[in-house]
Amino acid sequence: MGNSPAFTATPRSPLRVAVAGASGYAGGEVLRLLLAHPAYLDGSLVIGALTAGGNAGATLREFHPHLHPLAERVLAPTDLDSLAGHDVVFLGLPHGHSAALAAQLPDTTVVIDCGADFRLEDADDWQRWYGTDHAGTWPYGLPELTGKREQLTGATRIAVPGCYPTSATLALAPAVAAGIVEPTVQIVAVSGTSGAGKSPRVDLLGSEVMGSARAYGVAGAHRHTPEIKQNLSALAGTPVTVSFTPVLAPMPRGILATCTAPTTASAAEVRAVYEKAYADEPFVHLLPEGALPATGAVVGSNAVQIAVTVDTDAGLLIAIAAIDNLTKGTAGGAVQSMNLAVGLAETAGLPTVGVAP
Ligand SMILES: NC(=O)C1=CN([C@@H]2O[C@H](COP(=O)(O)OP(=O)(O)OC[C@H]3O[C@@H](n4cnc5c(N)ncnc54)[C@H](OP(=O)(O)O)[C@@H]3O)[C@@H](O)[C@H]2O)C=CC1
Ligand SMILES: CC(=O)N[C@@H](CCC(=O)OP(=O)(O)O)C(=O)O
Repeated sequence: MGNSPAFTATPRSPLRVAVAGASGYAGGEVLRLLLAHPAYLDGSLVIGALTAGGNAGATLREFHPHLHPLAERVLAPTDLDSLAGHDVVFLGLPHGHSAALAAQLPDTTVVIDCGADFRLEDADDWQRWYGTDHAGTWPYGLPELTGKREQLTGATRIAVPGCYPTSATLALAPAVAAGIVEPTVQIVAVSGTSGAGKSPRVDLLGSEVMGSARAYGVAGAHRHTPEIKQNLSALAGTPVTVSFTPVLAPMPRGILATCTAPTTASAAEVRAVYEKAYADEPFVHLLPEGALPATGAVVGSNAVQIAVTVDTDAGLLIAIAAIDNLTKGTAGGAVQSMNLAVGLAETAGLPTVGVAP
């Protein structure tokens, strides 16, 4: 593990926060959350540099007109000159850009990478799925996983999970950790189009997406498969086989992950395991028996809704999770991790109530 030293310095007040990739979806969502964060509202957190790639020089308004208080900010180039002098730097950049930037920033700067670069522990996995040299492994920004909250507290380098891995891992973690399912899981997860970022692509045109849902990256071809496998195998203490099928759905935000695994446990036994595991988790909403998650219920919220039951005829545990891919699936997880890293309340600035309809 290439974990960085613990954050030992007392953060300056006010805490200066920069967002690289501010014109993108992840960067924009980080900013939306920061603008309502109690530390921003009381002046103890200030929003410093906002950077972009080719769109440096434009104003934030062109990309995020909803972020009114920052709308006239001019986007700076993504380089050391722009990012130096901040206490916290969020990176919302395509994968492959984080290592070089982070290496130039002091160890005491809290760098929170929304990209994939530092999520995987196995260098061969990284090489296979991303095709470049492995940059290292940072503390993983999913505090709900066993041991991660402790690693994130005071961390100065944080790898935010992928959006599909957040939903599938939280759906299956209690069952896998308790050993009440066989280590063979199937995941079918429906995602909104913002999961793909804002770069123009023909297959993401409204005319291609509206009124249609389609699977992609099937049969182990999606790069989130090794990340989910890494998470679940660590919990199980044995390699877990993961079959993952992502599905693109005609909605801007949200992931609904339906996860199954063989079990001989009863629905009551399974529920007891989940209730115990998530009793004290502020962002995990375990739904009552019979209620089922919906992406529409968690839009803009850092909550994950989970339903768990057993299909006794099929001998399968069924766990279904709904998240907002941009909130709990990216920026919410990133801000939750920042809170832990700098000693703020973990829940600060993070809504648990969605926007509906
Ligand atoms: N969208 C999601 O749901 C999730 C995204 N992530 C990860 O977050 C990261 C950002 O994703 P997302 O916001 O969706 O992507 P977007 O395409 O929406 O935004 C990408 C951002 O990176 C900037 N950028 C692109 N190329 C460069 C470059 N060469 N140098 C500097 N800046 C550059 C863009 O600036 P410009 O406007 O100038 O091009 C833009 O600000 C990715 O690593 C993604 O995998 C993780 C979990 C979920
Ligand atoms: C709908 C859609 O296209 N989603 C993206 C997931 C985005 C994400 O989380 O990517 P990173 O792992 O790079 O952070 C995809 O399937 O590639």
